[in-house]
Amino acid sequence: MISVQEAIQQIQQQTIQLPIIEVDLEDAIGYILQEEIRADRDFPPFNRVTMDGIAIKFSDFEKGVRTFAIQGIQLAGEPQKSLEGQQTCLEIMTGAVLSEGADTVIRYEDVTISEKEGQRFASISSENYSRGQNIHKRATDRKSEDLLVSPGIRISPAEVAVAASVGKKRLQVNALPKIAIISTGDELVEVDQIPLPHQIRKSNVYAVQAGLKEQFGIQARLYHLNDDKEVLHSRLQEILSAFDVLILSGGVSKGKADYVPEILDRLGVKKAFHRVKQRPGKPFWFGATPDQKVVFALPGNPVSTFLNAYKYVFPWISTALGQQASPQIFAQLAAEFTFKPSMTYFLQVQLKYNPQGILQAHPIEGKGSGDFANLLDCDAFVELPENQEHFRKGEVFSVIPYRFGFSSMR
Ligand SMILES: Nc1nc2c(c(=O)[nH]1)N[C@H]1C(S)=C(S)[C@@H](COP(=O)(O)OP(=O)(O)OC[C@H]3O[C@@H](n4cnc5c(N)ncnc54)[C@H](O)[C@@H]3O)O[C@H]1N2
Ligand code: MOO
Ligand SMILES: [Mg+2]
Repeated sequence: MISVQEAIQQIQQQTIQLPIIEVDLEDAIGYILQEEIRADRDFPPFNRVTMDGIAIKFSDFEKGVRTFAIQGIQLAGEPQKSLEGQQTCLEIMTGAVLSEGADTVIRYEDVTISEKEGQRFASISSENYSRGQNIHKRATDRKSEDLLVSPGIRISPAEVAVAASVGKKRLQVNALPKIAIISTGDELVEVDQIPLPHQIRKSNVYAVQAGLKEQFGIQARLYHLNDDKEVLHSRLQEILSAFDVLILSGGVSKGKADYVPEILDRLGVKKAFHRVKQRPGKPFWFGATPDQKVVFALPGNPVSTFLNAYKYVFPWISTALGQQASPQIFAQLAAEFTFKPSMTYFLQVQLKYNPQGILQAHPIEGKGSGDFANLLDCDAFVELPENQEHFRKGEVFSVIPYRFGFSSMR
């Protein structure tokens, strides 16, 4: 039996070739960017007016001028105009290019407009102005050619906005792996069926499928196989040939119908390890074929499948997609906890910020790895190391969040 650390290492060593493809900007959300996005012009590309009002020369104001002859209007979307003469101004709008010769914008709220003999004038009311106010100066955010987004970043709405502004209609990203999620077990029935007293509806595989969709935008296919060696052999052979990654649930422990490891072996999937020193999820089996088909065979108990998906499968997919490693999240244990066996314990917790802004993990242990309803009361697992038995209140441990809001932190 290997440790959690060794299991992570062996999994992360497993590579897979995913081609780089181009996606339309409108479809790019959630993909991992595989090119640099650079500024094609300065940000902002011109001295951009930030308030509707009048553009003046500040030197006029310094000389005591308070009333300016209005020379015209500079709208957003019009080529730059020029402010001519002394004691003059242009009415100017948010988003317009600051007129040549002007250096300061005074908002309409501080201006009174009057008219005399066909000439319009703008008088300013307050004296609290400064040179350059209400102007977003060219190149103060980013400079032309600056690197804006590096490869390996997951594309969020912010990256989409920036890509659009630099004219990237299409983006290079990693193709998503083709993933099959396979439930095994004679006791399982479909979601839309009424189970007999000895049956249950399958739930694990839907959770894993939803996690893949939420985290990577991957739409995995679901399969179900009964506990029958020949069926498992022939169907898994077909599925292996059609997919890059297989995620199985169930059939990996010591039971009389736990055939999965044996069948995978017969199919030429080379075992990297079977069983990890952890609870839940100990009977986890992992391996790959010589042609890099990767197989995660997760223990069937629902919390085991769930934990193993978040702890091992999703981080591996993230690496396979070339995603930059996200920072580890830590939380303080909000109550003491004891776990004696010499294995890593993934404690279920509710995450809350205390009034000091510290993330705290409140243990809600549940009734073992079959108690998947307990996942509803929690947000995360806290990883308690194997070489420790007593975990004090206030000690800090790494957490594996699965709730929206925590899970999508980078
Ligand atoms: N003698 C031993 N027995 C068991 C051991 C052990 O070390 N020695 N390990 C236990 C642990 S830990 C786990 S976890 C389970 C793992 O079992 P399997 O991977 O073989 O899974 P199954 O036997 O097929 O099912 C276990 C349990 O989970 C339910 N299940 C399975 N698939 C689904 C699904 N898709 N949706 C919902 N629920 C599912 C299944 O009905 C069983 O109740 O083995 C222990 N036994
Ligand atoms: O993973 Mo098992 O379900 O540790 O209990
Ligand atoms: Mg079993």
